[in-house]
Amino acid sequence: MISVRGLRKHYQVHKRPPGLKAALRSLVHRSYTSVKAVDGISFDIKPGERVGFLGPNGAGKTTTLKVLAGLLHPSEGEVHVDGHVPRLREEAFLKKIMLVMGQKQQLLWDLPPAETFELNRAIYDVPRPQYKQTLEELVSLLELEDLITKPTRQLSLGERMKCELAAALIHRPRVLFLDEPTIGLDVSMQVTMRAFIKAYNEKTGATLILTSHYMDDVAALCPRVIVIDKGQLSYDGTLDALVQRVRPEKRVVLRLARPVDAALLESLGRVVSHEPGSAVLQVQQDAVNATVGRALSTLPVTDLTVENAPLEEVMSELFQEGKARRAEAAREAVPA
Ligand SMILES: Nc1ncnc2c1ncn2[C@@H]1O[C@H](COP(=O)(O)OP(=O)(O)OP(=O)(O)O)[C@@H](O)[C@H]1O
Repeated sequence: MISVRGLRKHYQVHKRPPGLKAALRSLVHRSYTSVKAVDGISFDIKPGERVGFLGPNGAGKTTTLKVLAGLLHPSEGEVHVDGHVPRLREEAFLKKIMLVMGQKQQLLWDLPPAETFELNRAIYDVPRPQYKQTLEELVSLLELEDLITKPTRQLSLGERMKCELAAALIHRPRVLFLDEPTIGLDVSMQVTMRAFIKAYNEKTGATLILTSHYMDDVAALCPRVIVIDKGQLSYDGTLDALVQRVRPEKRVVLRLARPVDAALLESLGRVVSHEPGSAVLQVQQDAVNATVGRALSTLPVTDLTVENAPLEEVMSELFQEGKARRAEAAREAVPA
């Protein structure tokens, strides 16, 4: 469905020197520097997949999504989305895709969302009966009944995001690019959006690429993740395998009926946290059973769960690894 080969996107940025004199001179003699936002990435995505596109700030995620949606021309490389070259922006391509950006809105500010839906119906030439059916489904699933006739400017952020998503789906895109779709939403609205996005994918078989800094979005939606860092691919595989690679240790989470001695906990594993009524131990995977057995027999355990390390920690460790590798490469590049 999506194929990306050796994609590079370099931005030419005007270098603005400090100081008034230098700034004035730069109006005549402009100098440019190149920002390597995406620097040679390749991947394939099959129809119906849900893929998380992750990376630290400035990694190149939005740039890649914009290239895939045909909003930016690649500097180099080949990109295909369902047989189309996105930069050509053919009508058939535009009818198949949608890019939803949590930070930007497509709803018309002074009009109710219903008017934007109608406008999108006309733009995408959606047959009336299909439009009516899709709209009814969206209104019911996202609980939009009372919202779509209010002017957009009167909606809360969460209400607006639900309507944004509905507007994006009026033409039932086969490929959905979601750039931080839950940004700024409260926890319950995040859960609603995730459930809805997953249901849309399962019902329609649409392909989905999602960027988010909320790891709960990724854990709930994306069996596969692609990680980019400084414009380069640093991981492509299942989320489970990534966790296994970066943090193979498990966490034994204990609820305790009464306070216990720190030394007792330390004899069972590395103590990640310890409070009067609870404790978290980190242990090697092959030691989990033994640790659980000893915890149950030596501690006043009321509840016990075994978990992976939090995804935020896994990602942060992966990004730190990348940083350290780049620093090492830079040191080696400096002649002695
Ligand atoms: N229009 C532009 N002109 C110049 N540089 C740009 C432009 N857009 C993005 N960049 C730069 O390209 C790099 C990648 O930006 P991009 O927005 O793709 O990152 P991102 O991974 O989406 O980051 P974030 O998680 O912060 O949204 C950054 O260094 C950014 O400053």
